Amino acid sequence: MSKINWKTVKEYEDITYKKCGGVARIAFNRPEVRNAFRPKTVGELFEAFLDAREDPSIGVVLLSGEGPSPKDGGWAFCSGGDQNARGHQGYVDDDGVPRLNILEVQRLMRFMPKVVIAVVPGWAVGGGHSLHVTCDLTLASKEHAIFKQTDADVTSFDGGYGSAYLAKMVGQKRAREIFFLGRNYSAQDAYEMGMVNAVIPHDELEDTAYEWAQEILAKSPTSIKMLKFAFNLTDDGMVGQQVFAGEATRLAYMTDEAKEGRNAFLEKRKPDFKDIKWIS
Ligand SMILES: CC(C)(COP(=O)(O)OP(=O)(O)OC[C@H]1O[C@@H](n2cnc3c(N)ncnc32)[C@H](O)[C@@H]1OP(=O)(O)O)[C@@H](O)C(=O)NCCC(=O)NCCSC(=O)c1cc(O)c2ccccc2c1O
Repeated sequence: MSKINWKTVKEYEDITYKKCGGVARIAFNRPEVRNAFRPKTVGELFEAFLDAREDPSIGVVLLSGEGPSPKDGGWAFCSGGDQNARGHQGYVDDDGVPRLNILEVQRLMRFMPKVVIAVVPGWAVGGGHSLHVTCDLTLASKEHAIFKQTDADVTSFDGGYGSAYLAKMVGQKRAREIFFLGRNYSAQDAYEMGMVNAVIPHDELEDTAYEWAQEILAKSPTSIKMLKFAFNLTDDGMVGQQVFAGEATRLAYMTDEAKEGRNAFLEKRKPDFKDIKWIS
């Protein structure tokens, strides 16, 4: 029995969204289809991540999957795009618009100034595998987590964080093996490859993830944020530079010289920077 006193933020159809002690927990809630996502799921996911990003009391987000399946007791993090919702040009909802909007969620997770931890209680497959790769950290159930990349079975390809970034994590040969052969890998295999941070007994998974989050929350928020963006920077090109520089700008705004620049404009005078030291 978990000791965490999660409070539901909002009731959704396809996900659960809770918060406790500076931590947000977002979980896929379609266990009967191994937590596959349809556009509705992704829309809800995006909204919850946006809320977690904007909430100044939240520093860490756990992304997980509810379970077990009421049908057969199977556990899943996420099995990727719901193949029943897959239309001619993408995943389709009642509005008939074909979408690949899970990529927008990947970018939101990647660029938010908070740590996102994948908490993998079971299958992480296809687009679900790519999501765990995109997270900052991954904790996996010793008994039930299985990692598998089925893109090449279903004519799909995550050409960004799911694959190229995975190669930076586990090496080119391993990443190509994962994608080209589509085999099953246990939590221990994934740990040894370097794409999982820790293998945790299933019953302790959520509490351990919460403890990791609390350890992170005890650190300097600015350091954590700048470190995340620094780790991202070299892989994210100009966008990585923009995100990092945005936070540097925020720090600059806090200085006396920035306040002088703003005040001079508002007071319709020339800024006076002569007392500002050139620190090297
Ligand atoms: C995940 C599995 C390996 C689990 O196998 P297992 O034997 O344990 O369970 P079942 O196969 O019996 O599944 C139980 C139940 O769930 C249904 N289900 C499972 N996954 C899906 C799914 N993705 N979509 C729809 N339904 C699913 C399954 O049909 C069963 O239902 P019953 O009614 O029969 O009980 C195995 O299930 C499996 O291999 N699943 C499919 C995994 C998959 O291929 N996913 C899609 C990958 S593509 C993708 O997600 C994706 C990739 C990209 O590169 C993208 C790029 C850009 C945008 C989007 C992308 C994207 O979405």
